[in-house]
Amino acid sequence: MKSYSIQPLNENVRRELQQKIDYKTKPIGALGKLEELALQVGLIQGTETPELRHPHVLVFAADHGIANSGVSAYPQEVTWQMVQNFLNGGAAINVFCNQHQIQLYVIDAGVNYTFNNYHSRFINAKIGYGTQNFLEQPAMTLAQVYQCLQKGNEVIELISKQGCNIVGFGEMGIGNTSSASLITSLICERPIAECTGKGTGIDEAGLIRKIAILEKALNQLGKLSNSLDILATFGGFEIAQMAGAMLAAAEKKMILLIDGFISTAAFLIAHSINPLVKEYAVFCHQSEEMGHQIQLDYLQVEPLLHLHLRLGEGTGTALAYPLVQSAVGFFTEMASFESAGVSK
Ligand SMILES: Cc1cc2ncn([C@H]3O[C@H](COP(=O)(O)O)[C@@H](O)[C@H]3O)c2cc1C
Ligand SMILES: O=C(O)c1cccnc1
Repeated sequence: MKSYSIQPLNENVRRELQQKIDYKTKPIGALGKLEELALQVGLIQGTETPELRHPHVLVFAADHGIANSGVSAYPQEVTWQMVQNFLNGGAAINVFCNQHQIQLYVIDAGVNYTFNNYHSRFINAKIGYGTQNFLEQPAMTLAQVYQCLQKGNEVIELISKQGCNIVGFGEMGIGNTSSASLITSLICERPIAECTGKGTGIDEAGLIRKIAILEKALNQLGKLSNSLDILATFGGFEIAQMAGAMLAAAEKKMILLIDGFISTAAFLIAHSINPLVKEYAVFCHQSEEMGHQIQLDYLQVEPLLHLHLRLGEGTGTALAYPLVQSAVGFFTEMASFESAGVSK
């Protein structure tokens, strides 16, 4: 596997950055989490004059064999139909990206459909026509995991060439909350029932069925010792590509905007490969999907927004982006006590 050489944050500038924040015309600490965010961005970029350039959201899409076992409220074909919707500009993520001038790319990581689509925002990174059903066999091979990590890397190379230094990670894939639950249960070492929620909106009986299915999968294939095996056995092509892209983006010192439950499951894999990726990550919102809290507790992070979202697509990242802009804005533009002639 490619080794990821993620740099630790530039601690040499921490004192100056903190001082700059403290000298702004406000009581010490009064901008709360925005101050932490400004400090993080300053440390990532190693400068007192950070800038956000060419923001992107990447929506990785793929299908899941498990979708045919009754774990989702929607049929598998919704995945490809939503990909078309993204390309036609009709999804929630399109609206929020347009609102904030964020560039969107839709990546076919492994949708069960052939797109003959030459849309400029579409990237063909297809590994297969959906994963295997993990009730029968591992979702993918280790070779496919490595291919996925490489594809994630290539997407980051592409947006890096376009000058991007802040990227949101989103996904689309019917059945992928099941993968995310299994990954969370194994990495965070918590019972699968605590990591499993209603996804697209199954009812109580459906939830009980979903938990039983995931328990069965764990009993059959769940004796796994490392995160790449977890990814191969229970993951999805979109989750694996996201994990690779997250690591590659951190290597390039981009700011990583992490969305909800599925995006954070991919982050758990990336984090277990190289924990330094966390230094570059902003956790954008708290998802309604119950396992998300377990993931956030495990990573010891606090999300920015609590909007009761349970959508995915990267929507939380696009909604949080203006907060990162505000953090950078106050940090670079606000007057200091000295420059404004305000008494301390
Ligand atoms: C119309 C529609 C749009 C979506 N956009 C994101 N998801 C979200 O729901 C799916 C995961 O939930 P589950 O595991 O229950 O299938 C993913 O595709 C996720 O991105 C959607 C789901 C639907 C139905
Ligand atoms: O939090 C998420 O990412 C999520 C939750 C439910 C369904 N799809 C995505």
